[in-house]
Amino acid sequence: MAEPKKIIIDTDPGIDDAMAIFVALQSPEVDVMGLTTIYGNVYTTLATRNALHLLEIAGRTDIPVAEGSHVTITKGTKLRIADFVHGADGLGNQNFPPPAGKPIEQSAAAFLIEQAKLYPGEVTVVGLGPLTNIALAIELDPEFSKNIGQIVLLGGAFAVNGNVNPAAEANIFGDPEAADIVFTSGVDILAVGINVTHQVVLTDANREKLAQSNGKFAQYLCKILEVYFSYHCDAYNTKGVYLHDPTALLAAVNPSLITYTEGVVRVQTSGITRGLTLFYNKQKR
Ligand SMILES: O=c1[nH]cnc2c1ncn2[C@@H]1O[C@H](CO)[C@@H](O)[C@H]1O
Repeated sequence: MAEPKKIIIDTDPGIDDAMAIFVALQSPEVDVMGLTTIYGNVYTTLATRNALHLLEIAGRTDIPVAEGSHVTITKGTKLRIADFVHGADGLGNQNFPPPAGKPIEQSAAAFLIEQAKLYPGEVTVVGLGPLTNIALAIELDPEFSKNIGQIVLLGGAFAVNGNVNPAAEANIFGDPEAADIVFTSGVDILAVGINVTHQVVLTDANREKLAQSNGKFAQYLCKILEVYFSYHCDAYNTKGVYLHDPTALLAAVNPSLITYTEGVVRVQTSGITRGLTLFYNKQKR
């Protein structure tokens, strides 16, 4: 087999983030170099705590966690936190004990910059939350865009309605200015929007099967999924949940699972369509 792909997961755990992190840790195709944290599903401090906790659950405390930004790229502090989707603790209101581990001293952006410099062209960042940390890395280090191999991100609603409002998907809405910096950076980006992830559903029957499994993460995931299922039932009237973050993670593990359209993206940063992802298909001449 080819050498595993080096990935750093930028994450706001988050129930579907937890699933994605476990998928990554179970995939020999990728080598998880670190987790960087961001606000979104929870505030950044809690995201760091949850990232450390998930690595302890997985028995992978060898993987470093670098804490990310507490504010948007424009220093905004009025964050939209999706605790109504993931529970107050971000992990299905399970009251897990605090993790023993601590984040590293480096900030998320500094860690991203360092790893990209250490392995030029080899590191893939998988962005599962608002794109503040990645935009900060781009702004802080003019070489970062060249050094980073690829960015795979869960974000955007391409030619469909958003999930925050008709225009915007949650991760892009969380920091539209940062998202526009990322999309215009010239980095090779693979964006998985909710136009894709709304086609990837974990059904009630799937969860039943998971409950029967004695796989390493099955029981844990069944527990935390309870709250995620009840949110989807309330919001979408479905007995199933969207696998947003796991789908994006799988796109990094095995890009051939999904088909893509090539083009460029800009993000609307003002007005009622703030957070809208506008896609221009490169095929048009
Ligand atoms: O309605 C919603 N509002 C805010 N966040 C949401 C909603 N639905 C899902 N997510 C969360 O945002 C990302 C996908 O956009 C996922 O992390 C998902 O868990």
